[in-house]
Amino acid sequence: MDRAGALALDAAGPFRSRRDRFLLPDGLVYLDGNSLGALPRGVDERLHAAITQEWGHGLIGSWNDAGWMDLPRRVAGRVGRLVGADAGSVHVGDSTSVLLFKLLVASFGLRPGRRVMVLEPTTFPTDGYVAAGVAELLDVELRWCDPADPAASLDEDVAVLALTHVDFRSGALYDMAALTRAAHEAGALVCWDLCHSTGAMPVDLTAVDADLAVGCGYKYLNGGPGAPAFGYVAPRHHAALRQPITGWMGHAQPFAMTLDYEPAPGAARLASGTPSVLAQTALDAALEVFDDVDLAELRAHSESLTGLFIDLVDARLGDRVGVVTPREPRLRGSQVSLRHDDAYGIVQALIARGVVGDFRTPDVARFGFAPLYVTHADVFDAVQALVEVLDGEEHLRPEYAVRNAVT
Ligand SMILES: Cc1ncc(COP(=O)(O)O)c(C=O)c1O
Ligand SMILES: Nc1c(O)cccc1C(=O)C[C@H](N)C(=O)O
Repeated sequence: MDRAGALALDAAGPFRSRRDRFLLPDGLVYLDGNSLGALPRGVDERLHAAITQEWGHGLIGSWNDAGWMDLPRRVAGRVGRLVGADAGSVHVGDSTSVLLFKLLVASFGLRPGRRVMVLEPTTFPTDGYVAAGVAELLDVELRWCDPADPAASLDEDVAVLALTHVDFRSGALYDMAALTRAAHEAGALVCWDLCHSTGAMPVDLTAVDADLAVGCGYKYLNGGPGAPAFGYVAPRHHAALRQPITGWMGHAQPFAMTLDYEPAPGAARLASGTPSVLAQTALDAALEVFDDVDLAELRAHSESLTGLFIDLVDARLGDRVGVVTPREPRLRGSQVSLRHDDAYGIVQALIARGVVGDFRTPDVARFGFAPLYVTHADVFDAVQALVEVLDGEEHLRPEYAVRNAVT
């Protein structure tokens, strides 16, 4: 495949002009949307209006007049469409870490008598940190499973199996339906971390019968740095679910100001304090780019991008870098990770050339293909740049000897 071939693929595909809906710097090949999504056009105007008109002019009245009170619910509806859930089963707010804490604690309430949660050790570190905190707080056990076979760690003591749908480092994708079934057969709940799948592929929590899920708003949902996260609670658990941070915004009637706590119906009970209106506004506006997106087409585009990247790397660099990500499309998310001893230097040298990926310790160069705005031409240009970096030994420059970049 040459560059003309890549351009032809873009011209024939359904997402050819979608990049124009984002404010991406000209010429930049942005392959880090799995860490921080790009800025969709229109978000800045929406935020400006929310600040100057709604806040500046409308002041306190905007809770009603500008719909601030209902905003989290509206955003929940938009997120719900992407994960196969109705708005009443989704809460938008907090960070992924905080929502995971709330849902892991809640899991033990939903499965009384069971004292174990199962996680896999290659998960994003925050999931493990949160689970360890829950283990200490509730005096329960955190059991690490074999990432290749999480179901083998299930037994009658397990309250919840908490897995990351797409692994942040390798890009490997778990079979959500099969593992949810396995958890249920053991009488356990399942809680999916959807940070690296929501907005990059179809996810259907209802169809797979998932119990709980969390995910973040700033990666493929493009909600901006520190955007609100989301939590999912299956309808069958709505009534019984109790989360530990029972603040007034998760109350059925916050303005009744009663002494007793009565949880709001549905996933809205995951709320604690006042929602971050500006951040919710940004996420709401950002999600508009998904309005006319067919998620199956999005997935097909994503598979084509990651497949082309792997093929070009194999063909041009097969003897110099290793492909960590599964080659079979159904087993991977929307990223490709390469292994090289000098991965840090490679990523920095690529950034210097306008190709932005990221480094994950100790030796992974990670490239995310946010299918809404990444093109086949980007893929070709990224591999071309990678070849030139390695040929020119740019990755060995002394300034890259110290690993001081934080992302
Ligand atoms: C899989 C996964 N889970 C959780 C997080 C943490 O999310 P948050 O920063 O919203 O707590 C991240 C990334 O930061 C992640 O990749
Ligand atoms: N949340 C991040 C941040 O505040 C700074 C840098 C990176 C991040 C990330 O989201 C990292 C990401 N979860 C990952 O998959 O590695």
